[in-house]
Amino acid sequence: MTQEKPTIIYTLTDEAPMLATHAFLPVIRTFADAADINVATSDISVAARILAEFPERLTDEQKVTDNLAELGRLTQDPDTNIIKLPNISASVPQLHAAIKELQGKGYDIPDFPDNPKTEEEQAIRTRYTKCLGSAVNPVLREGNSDRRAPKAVKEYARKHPHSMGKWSMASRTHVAHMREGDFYHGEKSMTVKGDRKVRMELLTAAGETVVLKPEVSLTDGDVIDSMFMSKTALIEFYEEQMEDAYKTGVMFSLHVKATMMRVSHPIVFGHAVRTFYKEAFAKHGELFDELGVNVNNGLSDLYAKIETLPASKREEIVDDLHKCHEHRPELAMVDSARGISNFHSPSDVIVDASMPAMIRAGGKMYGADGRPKDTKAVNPESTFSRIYQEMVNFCKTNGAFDPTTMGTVPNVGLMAQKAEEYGSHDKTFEVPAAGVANITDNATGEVLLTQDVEEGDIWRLCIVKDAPIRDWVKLAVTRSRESGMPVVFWLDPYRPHENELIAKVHTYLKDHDTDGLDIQIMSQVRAIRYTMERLIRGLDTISATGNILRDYLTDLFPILELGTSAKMLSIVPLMAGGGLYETGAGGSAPKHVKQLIEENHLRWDSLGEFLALAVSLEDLGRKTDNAKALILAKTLDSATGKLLENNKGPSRNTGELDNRGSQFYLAMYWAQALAEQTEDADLAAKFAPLAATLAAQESAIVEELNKVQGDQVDIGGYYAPDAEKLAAVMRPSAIFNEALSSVQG
Ligand SMILES: NC(=O)C1=CN([C@@H]2O[C@H](COP(=O)(O)OP(=O)(O)OC[C@H]3O[C@@H](n4cnc5c(N)ncnc54)[C@H](OP(=O)(O)O)[C@@H]3O)[C@@H](O)[C@H]2O)C=CC1
Ligand SMILES: O=C(O)CCC(=O)C(=O)O
Ligand SMILES: [Mg+2]
Repeated sequence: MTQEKPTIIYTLTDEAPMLATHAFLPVIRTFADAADINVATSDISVAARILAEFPERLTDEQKVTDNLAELGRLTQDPDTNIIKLPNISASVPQLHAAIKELQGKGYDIPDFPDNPKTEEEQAIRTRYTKCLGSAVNPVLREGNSDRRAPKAVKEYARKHPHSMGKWSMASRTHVAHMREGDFYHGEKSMTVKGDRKVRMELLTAAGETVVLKPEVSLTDGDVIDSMFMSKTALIEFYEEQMEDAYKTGVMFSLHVKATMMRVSHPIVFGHAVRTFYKEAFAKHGELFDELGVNVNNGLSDLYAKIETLPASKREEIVDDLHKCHEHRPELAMVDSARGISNFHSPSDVIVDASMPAMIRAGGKMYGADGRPKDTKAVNPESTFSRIYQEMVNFCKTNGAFDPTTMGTVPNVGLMAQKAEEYGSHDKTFEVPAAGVANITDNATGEVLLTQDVEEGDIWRLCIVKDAPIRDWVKLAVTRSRESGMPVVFWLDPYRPHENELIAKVHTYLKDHDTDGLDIQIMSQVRAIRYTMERLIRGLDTISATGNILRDYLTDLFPILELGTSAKMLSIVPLMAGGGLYETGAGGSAPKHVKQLIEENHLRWDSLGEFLALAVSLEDLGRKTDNAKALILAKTLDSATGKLLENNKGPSRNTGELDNRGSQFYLAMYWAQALAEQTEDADLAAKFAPLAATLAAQESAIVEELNKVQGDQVDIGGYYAPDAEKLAAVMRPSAIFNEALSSVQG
């Protein structure tokens, strides 16, 4: 990636956003070219990341460079400007599927060793592990986050409210979380003095010393936490909750984030599955071990592994699993038509999206009969799940939120440099034996933090560096000043980690002029209560939160306010001076791909991209004194406003305007805005013909785009589709394509 010209790096990712990119890139390039801006692409799809791990097994033509590492380096360059689309954070079943697809395409990559037995297999697994879970975002997020609903988007939602389920006082839905033995209760925290190197070690009850992590570098002022979750307490909690749901006849659902918390949450998930089916596991446990069954990867792993057994044995196991259901509660379903439950795969139900979807639906999830039902929403970690219970209570008392009148809750998130729990994966361990878990200074042997742990507990070290905390406070003050909104720091003085942060927030607030600003610090439950009380009165409140709440709140409030987090502006001012522009705050909507393949309709909304691109152009224009780029940014924003005003977002229904149609309208409005502006006559002249052609051909183009819908399409793969087939599917309007290329030429 050479950068002679000012460059915007556009990431190529997976699933629905990647499909949309294939239609949108030619549009972007047509416009960017007019300001002499280069739009480079960087493929960081899970398929590309897998291939980049095994260059020695690929032919020269097949080799893929490690784009993610390169982008990671570029985050340290002040000129960097990256547009980052959502990508798959792969679960083990997804990794298997991607590997299989690539092998089928002639890439000689190895199988993923589920249970590595040799050193070679272990080495392969270690390489693949780099592609598991949330492997992209933490590398690129070298800044804190500023996520908000732009004014035009909020106004659109007020005028065209999405549907909201009804909440009733009689709803039996509630959130269940651990009350002891989880990370909240087993946490110790401190602010580090001086630079030091520490290790994580376990002194077992049997007198052995097991070094789990030999070296972690810490710098002066870092806040570190040693925290653990008790396996015994977790299993008891599940047992109680399953029993309670069964006795009271309420559905059971489990909400974790196994994709992001890629070490701890698969374990938390696996214990739920084993507890639910405990009789079947007691009976067949040994056989499951021999087969290498690992339900941390979901029940799908068990079903896949028992495939190799003789039919009679298989049936016996399936029968025994079914028998467990007789004395267990009904399970929430992911796909009731296909019998896929919440336990099938840990990446099917992801808490940041699943809890808001449930709350938006009036506290309902789908049961096995395809009907929406009240549910016991089990979120084992209490640290953050209490906010959901507070919101459930609030909705039961006040009814559903009203998108036509409610205020907005932007977020300033402490995210940079792998902040807090979201950076702890390489410092998270399933404790191999009971003992004392210590964070020990390598030079002096001083024990900084110590915990008593049991075998099977999950122990982790989380770090948040001082510079990001300082930057976070600054960003919160800046956003409050720019928006005129009050800021609440969601920090709980009773949680050791957050108590350390509170001290720093007080210190760093003194660096700023906060005169006239309303800045408060409240524990999570009080903060959400205060925010919701304001919200229903139409008042806006910025939430300044740590990394996990950043993730949760930027789905929660947008889904209630706007119907989706896809319409969020999601900016990451990189601490080194560059800009990372994320497109929306949600994921990659796998079910949208299914609809495209089956019916050639893509309901993915690229609004997040439109918003991100405008800010990216504006930033580039300012930094490189490129007046044309600034005009492109301004006109793109007005085109996006017009798109919303005229309701040209993608429809959910096949046969109606989809992603491609929406992009066409954006291009038309953008060209029109450029043709109409008077600041730059060249740009106006360049885009006037395109504006005229697109307007004249509007109905013909929309007709071309809509008439292809209804039938199956072949894009030549899921994880690594065929570029030509994709181009054909995503760019079906000859008139539109021709109009765009006439500008380029
Ligand atoms: N930044 C990132 O890279 C992120 C990546 N992910 C990854 O995405 C995948 C799916 O995650 P999941 O939690 O299911 O969340 P998604 O956000 O992909 O899906 C949840 C639902 O939100 C709606 N939605 C989200 N984005 C859009 C959009 N642009 N246009 C229209 N509707 C949208 C859709 O609902 P409906 O169709 O019913 O309207 C969708 O089914 C996982 O692999 C996850 O790890 C998740 C979050 C962020
Ligand atoms: O990286 C991921 O897996 C998800 C990130 C996410 O959900 C977010 O940042 O909102
Ligand atoms: Mg999220």
